[in-house]
Order: sequence, then C-alpha cells, then structure tokens
Amino acid sequence: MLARVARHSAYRPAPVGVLLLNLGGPDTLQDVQPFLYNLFVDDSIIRLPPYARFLQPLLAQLISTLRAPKSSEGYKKIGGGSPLRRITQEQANALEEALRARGQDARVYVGMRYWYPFMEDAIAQIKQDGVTDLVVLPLYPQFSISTSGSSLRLLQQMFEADTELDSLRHCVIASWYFREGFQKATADLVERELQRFERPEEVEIFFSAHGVPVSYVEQDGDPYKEEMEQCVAMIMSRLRSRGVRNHHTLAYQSRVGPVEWLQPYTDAKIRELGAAGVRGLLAVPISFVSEHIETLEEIDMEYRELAHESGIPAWGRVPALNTNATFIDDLAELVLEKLPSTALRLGAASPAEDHNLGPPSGRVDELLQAYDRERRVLPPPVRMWQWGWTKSAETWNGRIAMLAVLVILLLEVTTGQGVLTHWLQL
Ligand SMILES: C=CC1=C(C)c2cc3[nH]c(cc4nc(cc5[nH]c(cc1n2)c(C)c5CCC(=O)O)C(CCC(=O)O)=C4C)c(C)c3C=C
Ligand SMILES: [Fe+2]
Repeated sequence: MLARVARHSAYRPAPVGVLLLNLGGPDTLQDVQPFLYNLFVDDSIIRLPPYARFLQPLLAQLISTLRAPKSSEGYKKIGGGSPLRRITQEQANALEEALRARGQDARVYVGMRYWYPFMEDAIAQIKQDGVTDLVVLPLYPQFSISTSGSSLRLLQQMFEADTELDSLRHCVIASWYFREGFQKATADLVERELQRFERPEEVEIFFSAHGVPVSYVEQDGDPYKEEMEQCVAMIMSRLRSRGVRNHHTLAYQSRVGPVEWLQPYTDAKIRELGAAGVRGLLAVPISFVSEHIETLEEIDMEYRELAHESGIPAWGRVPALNTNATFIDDLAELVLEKLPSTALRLGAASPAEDHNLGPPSGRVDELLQAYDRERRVLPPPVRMWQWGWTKSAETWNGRIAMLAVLVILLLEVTTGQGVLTHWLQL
C-alpha cells in the first residue's frame, strides 16, 4: 500500500518554461520600415484621441515610411541591423544554463513585440512543448506602459482568446530593477569603468534612460519615472557604500515626435554639464540590458561627439549587461522564486506581497487590471514576407501614406485641431 502511494505521488517535474519578452529590432536594413510600422501601429506607442484611432494604421504607415531613412542610417552605422535578437537569444541560453546549474530544467523562449521571433511564435512553441508552468520575464528592468505594458497587453489578449493558454499556470514579473544581481552588476561596471579615466574622482556618472512622453506618467500613472529614480538612487547608494563620491545625473534620451518627454533630456544635460565645467563623463545606459541602437549609435557616437563639442574631453560608457554572470545568475534565482509550482509547494503568499517596489508580479490579467482597463484589441504584427518589400508594395505603401495625409488634413480642417497635437497625449 505504502509503495503504491509513493509511486503515485512520485514527484514528476512539470515542463517549465520561461518567456523572455523584449522589443525586437530589425535584423537587416530591409526590415527597418516594417519593424517601425509594427512599433507605431501599437497604441501603447502612439496614442491617438478616440475619434482618430481608426487612422492608426495609416499614420503608422506614414511615420514609418518617413522615419525609415533616418533609422536605417543609424542601423547602417552599427553594422546593418540590430544586435538585439542575437543578444537576447544569448541571454536565453545563459539563463537556461544557470537554471540547469540550480537543478531546474526549463526551456527559455524569446518573444519579441515588434520583430522576429514574435511573441505569437514563442507562445505557439510553448503550447506545442506542453509547458505547464510559465514564468514571464520582460527584459526591461523598470516597468513602462510603453514597453513591458505593451507586451503584457498582447499576452493577455492571447490568453483570453485561447482557453488552453488561459489555464496555464503562470507568473509575470513586472519589474526587477531592485534585484541584487542587477544592482551589483551595474555598480561593479560603473566602478570598473571609472578607473579607466585619468582623474576618476572628477567624472560625472551620467545615467541615461530611454524617455517616455510626460503624459504617460502624469495622466496614465506609468510608474516608469518613479522606478527609474529609485533604481538610480539604489545604485548610487551602493556605490557610496563602496567609497565612490562622484556626482551623478539622470537624464532621458531617444525622444520621438512632437510632444513633451521626460526631462532633463540627455543632449541638453550634456551641454549644461559642459558649460558648468564638467570635464569627464561616464554614460550608464540604465533602462535596457542589451546593447542596441541607442547605446551603440546614439550614446557611443552622437552623445560622445556632443560631449566633445560641449567641452567634455574625457568620455566613457558602461557596457550593457548582456550575459553578465552576476546578472544572469540572479535572474535564474528570480525565476525559481516566481515559478508557479514553487509558490504552490511553498504555500507562498501572493507574490505582490514580497516587496513593495514597483508593480506587483502575478497573473497577467491581474497585473494589467492596474495599468490597462480599456484592453483595446491590438493588431497582429506585419511580417516581412507579407509585405515583401517589393516594388508594388512600395507603390501601395506610398499611396496609403498619401491617403493618410489627406485624411489628416481633412480632420484638421473639420475639427480645427491637428491630429498630431494629440499624438501620445491621450
Ligand atoms: C526601456 C526602454 C524603452 C522605452 C521606455 C521605449 C519607449 C519608446 N520608444 C519609442 C520609439 C522607438 N523605439 C525604438 C527602438 C527601441 N526602443 C527601445 C527601448 C525602449 N523604448 C529599444 C530596445 C529599441 C530597439 C533598438 C534596436 O537595437 O533595434 C525605435 C526604432 C529606432 C529608431 O528609429 O530610433 C523607435 C522609433 C517610443 C515612441 C517610446 C515611448 C512611447
Ligand atoms: Fe524605444
């Protein structure tokens, strides 16, 4: 009898999966316009007033077509495409390895929001593999409606449309900037890079985060700014405890479009610091954990040149964490803590209760209740082969773009207000 019970209750580990969510980037220059289309057609990125929402695909077509040449120039300078897919896959492999080293077999999937491998494909694979326990980990340390929020909305939509998925035990980690591994690895790199300067003690530690429009924070309650400020304060306090006394600044980069973004802007701040007599600057990209166009082109090329023009000759940049072992090992610990089966076995309280920083982790629908009550339906992504970037597609894209301009002008004449004045403001 005893033996029978033992055989029945023998612990068979459930197939465990980790889904890494990321933004995605164009692999080649040909991908730039359709990638930008996918980005701008997302209403977490361009927010139109309700009466103009039907225009979003046309507007996305127009803006992506207009922006593609400038973006392509940037991608050309960093080797003809984004390194994001390769680095995220390396992070997935390293995390799988770190989990295995801790006795947990798991498959780590990559799901991108705007380019390959798309989230939709990752979810299809997760279903095919029969995963029963899933941890969803957006690769953004801080939560923003525009990044993790957008990916989670899409995920929630997929869960809602599929009963099989909806019953999948899962836990979403909303943000993790306060984790020991992220904090320590960043502080270690700052300390190391400071030592490369001739006069390390005179260098300004310059945290540069990707910006978001002010309206996200002030009207929609995006916790991004607050989390960013907490994150920088925590890293600085760690550095202070190691005896690092340098001044520091937090500024926001990469703004797009005509509305006000979080300030201070990185470019303005660099000029201001130069004018104030700062002669050394160490840039610390803080909102993203992989090298990408905004570290390799915007910071390493544009801001470095701007610093020199502003009278700051000594320049350095902290590398992105990528597969840094301290960072990846701690992500593995985080995944183990949040595994739904672990929480059940240990009888853990709601994960929301285990720290009071940032939004709580939990099921995707619970999480989104706090951030997105409207739950508007998101469009499926455009894939390269659909548009083909053929001559006829280019012609049609051009025609659609012209039509969009016409509709925008008509709206402006009839309502007396420009659509772009509302852009990102509602
Ligand atoms: C935490 C990071 C990011 C936030 C917040 C964010 C918000 C945000 N971004 C745009 C517009 C663009 N982003 C682009 C690329 C891009 N953005 C991030 C990160 C954040 N974005 C990443 C990692 C990348 C990919 C870079 C790569 O290597 O491919 C682009 C395309 C590039 C370009 O043309 O500059 C645009 C456009 C908005 C509007 C926004 C908030 C509303
Ligand atoms: Fe961005």
